[in-house]
Amino acid sequence: QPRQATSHGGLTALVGLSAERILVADKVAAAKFGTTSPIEDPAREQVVLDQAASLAAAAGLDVEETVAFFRAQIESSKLVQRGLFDLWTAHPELAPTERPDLATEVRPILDRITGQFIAELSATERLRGRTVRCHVSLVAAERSADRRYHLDRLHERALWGAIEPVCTD
Ligand SMILES: C=C(O[C@@H]1C=C(C(=O)O)C=C[C@H]1O)C(=O)O
Repeated sequence: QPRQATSHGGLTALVGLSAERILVADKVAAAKFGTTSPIEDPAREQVVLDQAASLAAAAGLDVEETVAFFRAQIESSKLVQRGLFDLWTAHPELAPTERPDLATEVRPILDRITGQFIAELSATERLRGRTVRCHVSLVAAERSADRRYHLDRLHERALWGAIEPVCTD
């Protein structure tokens, strides 16, 4: 559980959630590839950001910072989706053979992760300053997530982007 992991691992659980969300982008891409659903859906992004803002306010987190953090998660998801679309277009034999349903199967996973992010952002609030300690902790957590989630270069790059706003409290 994220809360438990935090007490031992600094930013490990928070960065792990980012990695999990980035891996869900593969399912998002699979849901959209070969359909008319675009990678970028501004209306859905607004829903995600509004939900994050209201949960942040309820948790006593800085709303603007929290929204900026979620914007980074969304940009990383689109980076992965674009990378996979390019790969699958160039190598159709690598394209997924099953298409999950975006609304009923994939977005609910992202919504669950949103709630977990809020809990983890709260649990790590004091660590997330513009400090050396935060950056050291962030790099360690990123390396551990690369290994734990077996991230390839595309997903690793996405993870770096997603965690960029972590040490800005
Ligand atoms: C993940 C999706 O793709 C994009 C990324 C989003 C996100 O990361 O939450 C939201 C909308 C889309 O712009 C999606 O459509 O659900």
